[in-house]
Amino acid sequence: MIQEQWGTLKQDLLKTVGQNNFKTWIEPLEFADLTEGAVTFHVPTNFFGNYVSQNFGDLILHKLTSNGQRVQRVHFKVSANSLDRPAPRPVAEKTDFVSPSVTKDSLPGAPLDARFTFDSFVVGKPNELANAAARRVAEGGPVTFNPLFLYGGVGLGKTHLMHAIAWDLQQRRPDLNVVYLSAEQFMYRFVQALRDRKMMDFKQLFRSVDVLMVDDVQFIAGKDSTQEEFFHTFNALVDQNKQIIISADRAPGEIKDLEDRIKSRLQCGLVVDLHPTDYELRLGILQTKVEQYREQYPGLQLADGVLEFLAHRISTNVRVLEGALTRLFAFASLVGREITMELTQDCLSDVLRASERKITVEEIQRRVAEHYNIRLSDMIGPKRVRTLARPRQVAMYLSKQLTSRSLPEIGRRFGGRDHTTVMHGVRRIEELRVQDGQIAEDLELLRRALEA
Ligand SMILES: Nc1ncnc2c1ncn2[C@@H]1O[C@H](COP(=O)(O)OP(=O)(O)OP(=O)(O)O)[C@@H](O)[C@H]1O
Repeated sequence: MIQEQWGTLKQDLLKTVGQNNFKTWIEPLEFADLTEGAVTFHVPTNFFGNYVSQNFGDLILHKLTSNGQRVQRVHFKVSANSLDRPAPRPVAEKTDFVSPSVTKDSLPGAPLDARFTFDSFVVGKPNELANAAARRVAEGGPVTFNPLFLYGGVGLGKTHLMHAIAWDLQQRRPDLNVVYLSAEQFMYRFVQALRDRKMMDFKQLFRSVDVLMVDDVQFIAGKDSTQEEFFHTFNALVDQNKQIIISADRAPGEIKDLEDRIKSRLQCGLVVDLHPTDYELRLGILQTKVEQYREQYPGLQLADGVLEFLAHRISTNVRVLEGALTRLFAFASLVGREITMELTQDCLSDVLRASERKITVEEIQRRVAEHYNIRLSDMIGPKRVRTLARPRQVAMYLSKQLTSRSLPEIGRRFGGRDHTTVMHGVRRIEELRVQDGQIAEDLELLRRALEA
């Protein structure tokens, strides 16, 4: 090709992707070369390349082939000289997120992380509601719930989702002023405005925002004047029907030292929590990350079972999970070895130790009692009817499997039973596990729930 044809094709793409997408993503592409069925375009940044590849790669390929080009792959490469050039404003990596109508310095937004998009957010049961709510807001349609309040423990994806909303809105509604910042930055801005006697400017600025996202709002608890100002900003925006998205580490009602009127305001919209990750979600996240690492470390071998092992053993937050995988890949590539189970255990021994969750016999008894719908007192009591004895044996078996307690110790926790009784119970369940599908399923369910 195709240099000349690329010009014509671009015009064709304009019709398909629309003016905004075209200006932002297609126009800056520079045709570099076409060899062996692979066409390469130069792009200003890696992020830009990834974005175009994910969102328009197939379309470009389709347009090229339907125009008679023998192309099977499309590559996007950062050209050496584009490093000197500033990337187009709206797509610059880690850019401040501002609308073209407001100058960069005037809006109070914080930088967005280019990796935090909906595409890279893995959805599972624990976060599906939060993800759906975030996507709804990102559509930029009429405000249906205000605010959207996302909460959950450390590293479960609150910031990721907020950035994803911002990136999406930027694409869909470039006309909107979208501002993302942490509650700490809000306070900093506020204190600065007070100090410089620019409160009017501060108020005006925040009231000119169309979508306001405030991360980690628990930070302003106990900080009276910041709370007060936040409350006014919040009300002013809600009154104008502007969308607000808030995150915190706990539900509004549980944030200590937050004024009641703010708590109740925060509860007015949709409150959604991100639950702790479960095994399937952790495995999904690891698999997605591995795909990315494969590009960074081509040729690195990963043994079967390693990801499953990590998903089982690291049950804390996703940040820890990601950190573990990064370390593992970096280490394996350094020593030039396959990532085996042994290497994983060596390399991550500290992380694995730290996240070892101690399951207690009492926890097992409680879960099992709930599962079979019997009273906890009956689980440890003397009655020997089958409806109680079987769950009791299941709980004994799980206690042996999942804790480091000895048989006599387990016996003591089951109402002072002898260790031979525990041994008998464990053996019985081992047999039933093979013969009885229902018991096998119960055990698997319970184990997962306990290890989650
Ligand atoms: N479902 C997910 N899919 C992919 N990556 C995820 C997911 N959840 C979290 N992460 C990743 O985990 C890391 C931590 O997420 P994030 O910073 O959004 O957590 P957070 O809930 O805001 O935590 P904190 O309370 O510490 O602010 C990020 O790198 C993020 O990309």
